[in-house]
Amino acid sequence: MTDYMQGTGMQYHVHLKKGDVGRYVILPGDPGRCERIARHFDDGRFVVSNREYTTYSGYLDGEMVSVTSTGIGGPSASIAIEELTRCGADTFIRVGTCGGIALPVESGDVVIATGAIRMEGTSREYAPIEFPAVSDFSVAQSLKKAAEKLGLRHHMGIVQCKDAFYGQHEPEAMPVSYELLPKWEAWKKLGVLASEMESAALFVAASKLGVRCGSDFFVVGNQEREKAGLENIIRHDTETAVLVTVEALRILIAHDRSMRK
Ligand SMILES: O=P(O)(O)O[C@H]1O[C@H](CO)[C@@H](O)[C@H]1O
Ligand SMILES: O=c1cc[nH]c(=O)[nH]1
Repeated sequence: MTDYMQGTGMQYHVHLKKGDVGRYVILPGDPGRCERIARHFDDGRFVVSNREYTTYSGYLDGEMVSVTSTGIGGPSASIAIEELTRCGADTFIRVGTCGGIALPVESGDVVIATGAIRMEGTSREYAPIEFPAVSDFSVAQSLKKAAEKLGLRHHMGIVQCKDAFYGQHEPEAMPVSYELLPKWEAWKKLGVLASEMESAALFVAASKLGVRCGSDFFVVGNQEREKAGLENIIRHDTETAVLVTVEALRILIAHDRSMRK
């Protein structure tokens, strides 16, 4: 591949090189969330920011860890995981926001993905559609243990990924509503928990790269609860999902160390 960075060793989009990031990387969508996430690290420090990619690095239990934002959607998320892997990272947890689909999923809850519906474009450039977008089992298990330890209301299962936020929120206004609406009804019947935008691309890219990736989300609201006449208070503070993510990383770090012995 052409070296766009001309021998500097720096990755083209994230502007990082080997040594800048730890093996474990948290992936929020929003660059504005990186600084707050890095406050959970020991010696957390700003590394670099380019486009939608902002990175901080620090330590958790003596292990170097990082947080890099991915921006919105599969294309930029897949670039982040590709370039971070080239910098030496091999374990990723996406933490973001989602909108509930299943009625028991309420705003303020945490959703942990076991797999993702590939209704987006990026993962199709990685693998045929028959290939599943699944979370790494050890990452998903660590997220579950972390949510239990913190005593937080959580759900574990499938999330739906799409490329158009407004295709989820205003499907009837879309010229392809004939496609969007029946599929949404199918997701409901299949018990899909929530909708977000990056996990499918990240999980499939992680399979291609041979790295571990999982994801968890803070539920902002649930449009289906509103339609069913149930309470749906919109919430924006993502801190609980961040706490679950940081605790899951500690669990993974301890597990990986015990496996090395
Ligand atoms: O909060 P983040 O991580 O950005 O995640 C969700 O929020 C964005 C849409 O509002 C999409 O990126 C979606 O996946
Ligand atoms: O409803 C929502 C909320 C966050 N992110 C999404 O993709 N959808």
